[in-house]
Amino acid sequence: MSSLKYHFLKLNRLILFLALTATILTFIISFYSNYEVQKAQLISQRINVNQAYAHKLADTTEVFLKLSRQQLAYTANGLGTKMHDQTFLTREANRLKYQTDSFNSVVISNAVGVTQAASPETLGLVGRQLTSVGSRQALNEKKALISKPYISTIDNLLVFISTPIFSPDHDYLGFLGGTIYLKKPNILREILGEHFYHNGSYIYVVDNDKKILYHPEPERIGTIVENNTGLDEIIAKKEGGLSLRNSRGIDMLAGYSTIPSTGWTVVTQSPLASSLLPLTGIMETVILKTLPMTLGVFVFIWLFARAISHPLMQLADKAKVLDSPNVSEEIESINSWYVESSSLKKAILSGVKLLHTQIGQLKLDADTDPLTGAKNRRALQYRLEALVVQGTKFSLLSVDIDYFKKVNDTFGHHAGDEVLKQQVAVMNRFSRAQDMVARTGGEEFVLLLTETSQDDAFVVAERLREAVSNETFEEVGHITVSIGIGAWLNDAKPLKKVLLSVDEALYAAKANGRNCCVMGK
Ligand SMILES: Nc1nc2c(ncn2[C@@H]2O[C@H](COP(=O)(O)OP(=O)(O)OP(=O)(O)O)[C@@H](O)[C@H]2O)c(=O)[nH]1
Repeated sequence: MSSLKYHFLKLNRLILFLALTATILTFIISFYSNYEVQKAQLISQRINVNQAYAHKLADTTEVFLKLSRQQLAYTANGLGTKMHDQTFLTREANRLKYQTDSFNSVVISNAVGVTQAASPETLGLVGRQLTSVGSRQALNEKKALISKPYISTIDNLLVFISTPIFSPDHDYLGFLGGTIYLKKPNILREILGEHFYHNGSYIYVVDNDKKILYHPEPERIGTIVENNTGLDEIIAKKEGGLSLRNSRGIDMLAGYSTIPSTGWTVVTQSPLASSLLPLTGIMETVILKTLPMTLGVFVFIWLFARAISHPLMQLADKAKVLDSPNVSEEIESINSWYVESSSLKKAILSGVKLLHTQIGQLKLDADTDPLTGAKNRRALQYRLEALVVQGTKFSLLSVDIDYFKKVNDTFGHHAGDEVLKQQVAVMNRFSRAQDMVARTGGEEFVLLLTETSQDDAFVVAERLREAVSNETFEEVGHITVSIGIGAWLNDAKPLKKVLLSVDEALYAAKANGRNCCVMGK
């Protein structure tokens, strides 16, 4: 009993363990996948935002450059007939420098590279031969240009935007150029600097040689970017977004866009760590929202698993008391709602049926005389004791075949057996449902008549005796019986004495010459 209870508890714990493990695993998996999805979404969002910013800034810069070039072109157009007018040239240079604020300085050069006018005038360039990269390029190519960044003669990192000056007859007269000093306050810084974020995000501009043209840290302007894992892709693709590690080893989410007229690329990037900061809050919300559902799932799994084990536990309980009288009905009433438990129930039920059949057969065997099928002495004894306990009156006919030895000797033992069987058949004709025919010895029988007086029993005995003597027994022919009669009348006379008086009556019948009935005293 205790061992079964132990196993039962183990099953319960097993179910609890199963439910807990399944729930926790589901929770971890869903939390993890949620985390990954949210993270990927935040990264993609940040890259997209940076890409949009880079694109917008590249556009704005492109518009600025276009306007600057238009201003230069328009002014250059008006200079074609005025190259000899020093005052006019100086005024135009100053107008371009101070009216538009697009350039840090403006120069007007003649066709051989000698400065005709410059603004601000403090540069002291007028009358001097221009030798810088931008000037030489303008003189050589004689067309509108934006130079690569270079260091000027007066040690400024600059880009030079120039346009040629032609006479009305299309003779080349020189060029008009504006410079942007990259390391000093300039228009690019005004355009790009406004968009500096405060979460570690920043913008920089590089040319195709990875030279920095704009950076929020001025000391980096003019330097070449090294150890940046994404810059090659940025320069190659011109437009897009990606994750990269910058030259300082910080993981960044970058968007980039190229300025078409210069090939410079605007890169907008944000640290991965700060971009993922909202993840903590999001995941806290995910936990808060999924926890009640997870608990619900746990309770559901637990209850469901219990529902699965319940019929098994009930069947196990009933299997402990298979010999109890109503066990089949009780097993039948168990709700075995799924196939396996139903099969187990059927198996137990057929086991119970077999057991009961065998018990019944054994009981029958233990109570029955195997030769004649009549009850044996033991069964008779139980029945008599039960009647005494109940107080039910009864009479007994002790029937003994006369000279049976002779039957055996004359016709053989087998014929004798047949006579014994037929004798029981005759007696059964006198036995009612509540009566009993028993074989109490070799050729001795008892007919128990309940609720029957001794006188009535005597009448029955006489009829029986006559019936036997009239019966034809196969092979043997006719036999007779002697009968002793007694009765228990629910009085003071004990059963033992009744049995003794019946025996004595039979003995008397034998002594009287047999084939007769004698009442006991
Ligand atoms: N065929 C057969 N004979 C049995 C069986 N049991 C006992 N007998 C025989 O029954 C006979 C009983 O003989 P006895 O006790 O001398 O009685 P009887 O010959 O009937 O003589 P009385 O009772 O005095 O009339 C014996 O020969 C037993 O062997 C049995 O099961 N089958």
